[in-house]
Amino acid sequence: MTTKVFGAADATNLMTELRRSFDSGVTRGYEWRVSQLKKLLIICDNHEPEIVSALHDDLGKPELESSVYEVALLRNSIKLALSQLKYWMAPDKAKTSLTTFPASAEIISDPLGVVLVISAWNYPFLLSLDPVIGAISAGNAVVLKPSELAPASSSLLAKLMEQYLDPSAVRVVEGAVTETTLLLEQKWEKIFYTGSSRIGRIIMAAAAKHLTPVVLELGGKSPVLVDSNTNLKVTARRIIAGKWGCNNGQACISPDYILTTKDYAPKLIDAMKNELEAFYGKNPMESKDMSRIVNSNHFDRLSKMLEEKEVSDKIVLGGQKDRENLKIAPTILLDVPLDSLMMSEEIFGPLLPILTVNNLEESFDVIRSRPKPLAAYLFTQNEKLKERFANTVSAGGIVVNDIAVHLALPTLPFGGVGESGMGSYHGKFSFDAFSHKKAVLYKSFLGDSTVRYAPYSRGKLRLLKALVNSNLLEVFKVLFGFK
Ligand SMILES: NC(=O)c1ccc[n+]([C@@H]2O[C@H](COP(=O)([O-])OP(=O)(O)OC[C@H]3O[C@@H](n4cnc5c(N)ncnc54)[C@H](O)[C@@H]3O)[C@@H](O)[C@H]2O)c1
Repeated sequence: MTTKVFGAADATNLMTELRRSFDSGVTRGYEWRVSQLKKLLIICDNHEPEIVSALHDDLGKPELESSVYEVALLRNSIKLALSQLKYWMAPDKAKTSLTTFPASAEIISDPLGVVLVISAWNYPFLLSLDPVIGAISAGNAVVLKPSELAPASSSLLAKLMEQYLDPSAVRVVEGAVTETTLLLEQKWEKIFYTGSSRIGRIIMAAAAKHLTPVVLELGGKSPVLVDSNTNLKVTARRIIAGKWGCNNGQACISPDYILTTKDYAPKLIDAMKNELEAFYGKNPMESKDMSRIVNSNHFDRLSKMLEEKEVSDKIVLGGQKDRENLKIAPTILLDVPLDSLMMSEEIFGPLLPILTVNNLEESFDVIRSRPKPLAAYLFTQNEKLKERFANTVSAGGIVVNDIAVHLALPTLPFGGVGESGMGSYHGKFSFDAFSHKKAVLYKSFLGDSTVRYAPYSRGKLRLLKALVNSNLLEVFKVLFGFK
């Protein structure tokens, strides 16, 4: 339920109500989880035009991107959860050993309790509902706090969730810093946050007060290494689709900068110019197939990066800006200084610097010298290089010969490492992110050996050691009095 002015008492009451529901056991049942997931599916199936329209209002997002990268991906997540939930919920049998014999053991996926999901503005439906699918699948009560920077999406989410989902256990709180701060004062069983590393630190500090575990889905500067041994046309197209074709670069796994050799850079730039024109025409500022910049603050942030000394003269394509309509043309820059704003902060927009290196070895050094990114990309036909990149580059995820598509594969965990975040989700990983893996050991009253009971003796010590080490021969020897 959406509350008009959300105060401290509202936050406390919300927590009390949801905890009561969780404690009643309603959210634990398979039927409840399925019923809520089905309602989320109805939202996707029956309200796609409204979702597309809200995303257009907030970001000028093209219909194809909204329908495919937000609604269709969500539908997939829900359908997967519906088809797999019984298996995910089933306890996993665990092996037992001589130490506990006779016994059986299992791992139960226990719901955590009442959890909080705080999401970002750039993919406001996907990034809000995908974690909620995990929270519901795992049997939790959940509060969603969408981003205030995508207000049309936030209010539509609040309206639809209130209309369809069980209000005793699933709620949306709209708002900005004040509301989020009030929510963060409550004691949650998990906080799942998507957004910048700067705010991630605030979230983690608030969570620490209650020893609440967090998943932090953050961002970073995701590099793209382009080897000269590549399919140039396909490489250029996929980089463009992954940068400007994904919310105009306002995506967490967007290519942030390209690394390539000095010799190869001119070829790559030419190919990208040609393909950009094929994608968006001679005047990309008029293209309807690209999102706009979310708001004037972000527009000014990007302008500042572009106008910095020793950066503005490095533009090799684009650079046009229109503040009134919040548009910036796809812009490629060559060899901007490493200490520029553009190379120090996550770009999160339509600017793409290319850094040239003398050899590929140097690219590895550049990547290694920077905070660990959310994604790292490589374009090459060289098998040895692929293997080396995958095995030695530390990033949340790696894609060879494409951009961002790992996000669409629910068999892969999605999440960061180091500065790009902690924890992961998608598919079964979402269910696990919102479950506690509870260890359960069942013993009977049979076989009550006194070996671990006082009074202790050398014999008991020897036998216990043999049991703990699963040393059957030694057990045998002790039991039958051999030295
Ligand atoms: N890993 C991922 O899946 C993923 C996805 C999208 C975006 N991101 C990252 O998110 C960043 C962009 O998002 P953003 O941070 O601009 O989004 P944002 O400004 O929408 O903030 C995210 C959330 O934090 C809340 N928030 C803002 N300030 C706060 C404060 N002081 N205290 C408590 N809560 C606060 C907002 O209300 C919002 O719900 C980029 O770094 C991007 O890479 C990561």
